[in-house]
Amino acid sequence: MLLAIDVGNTRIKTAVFEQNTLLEVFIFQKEKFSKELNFILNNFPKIDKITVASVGSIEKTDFLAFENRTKISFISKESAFPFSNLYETPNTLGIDRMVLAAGAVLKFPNQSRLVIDAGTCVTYDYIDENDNYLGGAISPGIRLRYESLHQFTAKLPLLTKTSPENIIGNSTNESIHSGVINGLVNEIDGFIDYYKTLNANFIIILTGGDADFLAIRLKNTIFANPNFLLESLNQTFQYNQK
Ligand SMILES: Nc1ncnc2c1ncn2[C@@H]1O[C@H](COP(=O)(O)OP(=O)(O)O)[C@@H](O)[C@H]1O
Ligand SMILES: CC(C)(COP(=O)(O)O)[C@@H](O)C(=O)NCCC(=O)O
Ligand SMILES: [K+]
Repeated sequence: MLLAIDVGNTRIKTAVFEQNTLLEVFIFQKEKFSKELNFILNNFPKIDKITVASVGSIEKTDFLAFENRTKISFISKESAFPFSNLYETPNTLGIDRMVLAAGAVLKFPNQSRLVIDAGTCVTYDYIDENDNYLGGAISPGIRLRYESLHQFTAKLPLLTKTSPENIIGNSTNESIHSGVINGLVNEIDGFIDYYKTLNANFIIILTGGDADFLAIRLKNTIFANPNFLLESLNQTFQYNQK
């Protein structure tokens, strides 16, 4: 039994896998890391392997206390990936983006794929039908947009994610909601329209903490899979065993 751990910049997402079957997902903040990991290992004593991808502030040393209970492997730049990396700065590419790209290639062979991960940041990753990873884009995520409008101005309030009623916001709050939500929705639809000009037949994977919220608001019909990074971690781990 495998525990996949995705350490993002906002939250830690984990999933228990028996081969390719996802049994349960646990999501928590970094502060609860040791407590939650103990809880999961006690509830699933059959977990004998942990695989980790971290772009956040959890390091190998945070796992020292668990090393006598299960085998722990970090996915890193040195791991095997099923694509050619054409990024000009491969050493600075986020490991989460590499795992997403690996999952997209393994799950959807012989076609081009766009992975959109709406987390702390929104990342776009494009892998063409010849399994070349080309790169994509990084933009601020929903929470980051609301926070930065508040933090870098004197007058704007900090609001929580809410569906805007209109494109034309008729109050400060409605203007902010329209700017953040309609702005991001248009950004995503705009990127998708661009990628369509490269290749009409490509698969789009939408994941991350805001995937469900965004999927229903897009012009393009996309099914969200919030667990895609966790599933990709499981697949990348298996790929590296071979
Ligand atoms: N319970 C939650 N706590 C924090 N963010 C959440 C929660 N539920 C949904 N979100 C949304 O998820 C986004 C963060 O996504 P997540 O996938 O957890 O990020 P990361 O992988 O960068 O840690 C935020 O923009 C926020 O709007
Ligand atoms: C862009 C990211 C911060 C996204 O992190 P996330 O939103 O998943 O927490 C992460 O993939 C990262 O640190 N990337 C390094 C820069 C790059 O990918 O080029
Ligand atoms: K992301």
